[in-house]
Amino acid sequence: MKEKKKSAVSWILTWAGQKRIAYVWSVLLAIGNVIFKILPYFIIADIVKLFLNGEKEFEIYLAKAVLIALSFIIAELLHSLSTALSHKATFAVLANIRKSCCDKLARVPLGYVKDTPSGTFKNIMVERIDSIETTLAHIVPEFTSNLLAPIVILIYFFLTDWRLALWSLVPVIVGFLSYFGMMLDYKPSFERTVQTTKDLNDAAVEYIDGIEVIKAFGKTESSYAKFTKAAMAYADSFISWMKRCSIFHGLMMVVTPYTLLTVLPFGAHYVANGTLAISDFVICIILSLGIVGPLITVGSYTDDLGKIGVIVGEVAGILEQPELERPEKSKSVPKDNSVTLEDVRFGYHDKEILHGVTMELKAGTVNAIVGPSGSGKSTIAKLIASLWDVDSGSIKIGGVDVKEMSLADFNRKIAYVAQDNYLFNETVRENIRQGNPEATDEQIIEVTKKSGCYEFIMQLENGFDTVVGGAGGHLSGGERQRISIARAMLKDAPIVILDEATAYTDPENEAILQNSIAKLVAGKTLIVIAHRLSTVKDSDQIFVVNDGNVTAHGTHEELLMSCPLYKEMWDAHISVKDTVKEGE
Ligand SMILES: Nc1ncnc2c1ncn2[C@@H]1O[C@H](COP(=O)(O)OP(=O)(O)OP(=O)(O)O)[C@@H](O)[C@H]1O
Repeated sequence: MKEKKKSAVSWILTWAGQKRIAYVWSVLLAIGNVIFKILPYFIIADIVKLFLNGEKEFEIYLAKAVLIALSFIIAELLHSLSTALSHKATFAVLANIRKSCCDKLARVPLGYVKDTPSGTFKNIMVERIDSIETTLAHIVPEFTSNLLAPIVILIYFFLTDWRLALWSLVPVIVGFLSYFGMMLDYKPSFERTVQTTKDLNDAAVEYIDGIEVIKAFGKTESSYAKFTKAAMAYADSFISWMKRCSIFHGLMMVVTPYTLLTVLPFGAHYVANGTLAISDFVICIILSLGIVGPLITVGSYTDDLGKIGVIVGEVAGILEQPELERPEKSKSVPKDNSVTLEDVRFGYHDKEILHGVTMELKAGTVNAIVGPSGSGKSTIAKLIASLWDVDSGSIKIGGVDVKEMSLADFNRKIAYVAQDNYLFNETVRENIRQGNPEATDEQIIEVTKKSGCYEFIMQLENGFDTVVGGAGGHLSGGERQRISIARAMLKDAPIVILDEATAYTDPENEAILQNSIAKLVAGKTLIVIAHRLSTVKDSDQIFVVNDGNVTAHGTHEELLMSCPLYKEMWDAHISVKDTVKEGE
């Protein structure tokens, strides 16, 4: 059975949480505001009646005028209170939407985050959510009051003279028909503007992120053209929509306010034929003027309601993504730090990459995964690190399926150093502290000494307080790598995965790095993926991966004898090393 989709209102109520009560008060105060806004119409009607009945006492008129003034003041006060409360609730809603999105992104498979352009998330989580603040805060009190006020006035109108009340509705109905014409393809049109806005954002982010490559390959013009194209499509989507709406909008704005167009001639006719008292006619004129303003405001809000609906839909699109299957609390405790893969199958999107991988990595051993480029080595590492979930088969730690462990318990077990470890735009010290938020400054210094990065950190402009740019842009690839290793060392997890951790390292620094890695992994289960076979030849066990399958495993010597692919790779590696040496 298809699961029923959660409506925008129930999403908003969920995000409002405890602040829901503020929305309830906001609506109640808005109803109070309506009552005091309508009261003057009844008082004016009363004044007209008194006047036509020959009342000459000035004090009576003055008292009624004071009442009208008081009503306006109270209405304004209630309106301000109501709006203040709904703003308060709305800020809580916005904060909760953003928090839910951030929480969610931490729980979804990495693939979903990586496959979505970063501009899209930024756009939804910053600009789009911000853009509903004013609307959401105003819509609750104002939509209520502007809808209720004309309804109450209309009831009074019908009681005074139902024929004129009906006539007064004719322009309103024509106006609303034009409005519905305008709203006919609201959703696709608005979604198109949303899409073109996203495309514009993505093009801008891509242009900035890729500026190095764009400059190096002289692609400035073509890359800029992509951005210009996105900007044109963005403008087009708004202009063509506005063009289509303008006729309906014009008709609506011209016809709707003129209730007098029907009320005046028909009222005069009824007075002339004696079926309507002149005092009631004047009251009807006043009432007919009172219906239109609020109804037009209500009409303008339906546009905003559509906008909120679309934005809530986008956020829901993130929040409804399937998560990594992990329980809140671990179901069992791993008996040791071994890692086992049993018949693991996995594919990005629909294409299967791993076709039944089985591996047994004993606790406290050094294990290497080698194989040709694109064979699936990093994919295996990422699956062990739980960045994705397997499609079938299982990954176990100490005999416990990772799907039965909470993410928190799992994270304590594993340290993962990838090829391109992200460094935050913070100080070197804080970047390393990410490994263990509780670590003291002394522990951080110690770990950098062990990982061979103390010297170069001290040579940086502000030492440990040097801020490294987004993605660690101010450091070399090798320096970033060593900081990532220090971060992983500080975490002190019993299972360590190093995915091409020495990729950026020159032969000179490789020795330092190997040395620091040896310290990092002493007594731990190590899984290392390396292109340079010499760095892993002493491993307890080497797995040869080819085309998504483990084709052989054993020690270096065993594989040289039994696995032709390994021998071929080793020979190639040795000859490259020799060539490099000769060239030196
Ligand atoms: N995020 C992704 N989406 C789609 N396909 C992917 C993704 N990441 C990797 N692949 C594909 O999966 C296959 C295995 O990639 P993987 O990175 O695991 O190989 P590898 O053996 O580590 O390669 P290399 O040694 O070049 O790093 C490749 O064909 C690659 O194109």
